[in-house]
Amino acid sequence: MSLLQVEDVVVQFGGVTAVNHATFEVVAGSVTGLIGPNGAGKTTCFNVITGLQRPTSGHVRFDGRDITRTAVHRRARRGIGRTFQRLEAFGSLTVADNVRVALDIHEGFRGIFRPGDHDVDELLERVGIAEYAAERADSIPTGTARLLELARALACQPRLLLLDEPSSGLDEAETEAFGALLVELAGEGCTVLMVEHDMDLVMSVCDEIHVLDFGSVIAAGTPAEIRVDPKVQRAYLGYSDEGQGAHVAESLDETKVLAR
Ligand SMILES: Nc1ncnc2c1ncn2[C@@H]1O[C@H](COP(=O)(O)OP(=O)(O)OP(=O)(O)O)[C@@H](O)[C@H]1O
Repeated sequence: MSLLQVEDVVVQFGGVTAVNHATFEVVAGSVTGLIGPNGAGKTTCFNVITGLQRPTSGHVRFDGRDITRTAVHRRARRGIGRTFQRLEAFGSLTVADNVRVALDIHEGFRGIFRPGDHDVDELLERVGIAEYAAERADSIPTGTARLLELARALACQPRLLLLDEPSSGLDEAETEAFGALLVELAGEGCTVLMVEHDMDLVMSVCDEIHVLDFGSVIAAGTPAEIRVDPKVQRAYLGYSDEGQGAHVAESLDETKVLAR
C-alpha cells in the first residue's frame, strides 16, 4: 500500500525548473531511495513533501489524503518527520538535551508525566550514540551529529521519515549499522524515504529507488533494476563536477545488491 504519493509535481524558481512533473510513490513499510546527480531536485522534492516549499503545480498525498496545502506542523503531527542535509541540532545543548527537547515538543502536555529519562536513553541507544549523551552537540563528530538528528526525528514517532544525506560523515562500520537500523525501522512501520549519495548504502538497504535528473523522474525500480539502467548511468556520467558522476556510475556498476 502506498503511504506517500507525489503526483505530477512542478517547482519553478524564476526561470529554473527544479522539479519537472515528478511522479513517484513510497510504499508503506519500505526503505525507498530518491537519488540523482547534484541539483537534480531531490531536496526540493523533500521540501514539497514536508510543506516547506509550495509546488507550482501538482499534488502530494499522505496516507490517502491530499496534503498539498497542509501546513508544515500539521504534516509533522500526521507523522511526516525529516532530517536536513545541514545539521540542525542545538549546539550549546547536550546530545541528551537535544533529544529531550524533541520529545517535549512532540509530547506537549503529556511530556510532563514522562517518567525520568528512559525514553531519551532508549533513543540514544537505538541510534548508537549513548556514549555521547553528556557532550555538547557542537563538540561531537559530524557522523555522530547526523545520528543525533535521526534520534531527534525518531522522538516524534514518524510514520514516514525523510532522510537527506544521512550517512555523510559516518565511517564504514557506522554506515553498515545505520543501514541495518533503517531496515529495522521500516519493519516496525516507520517508512523511510532517503536522499543519499552513498550508492553502496542505497543499493543494499532500499526496496525501491526513484531516480531524478533535471527535476524529472528518469527511472524507478529495485536496486538490481536501477543498477543496470542505462538512463541512470548516463545521468551520473553526464555530471561533470569533480568526477563525482563517473565515481557514482562506477560504484553503481560495482555495487553488490545484497539479498533482503
Ligand atoms: N530557493 C531556490 N531558489 C532558486 N533555485 C533553487 C532554489 N532551491 C533550489 N534551487 C535550484 O533547483 C535545482 C534543484 O536543487 P535541489 O537542491 O533540489 O537539488 P538536489 O538534487 O537536492 O541537489 P544536491 O544533491 O546538490 O543537494 C538546482 O538547480 C538548484 O540550484
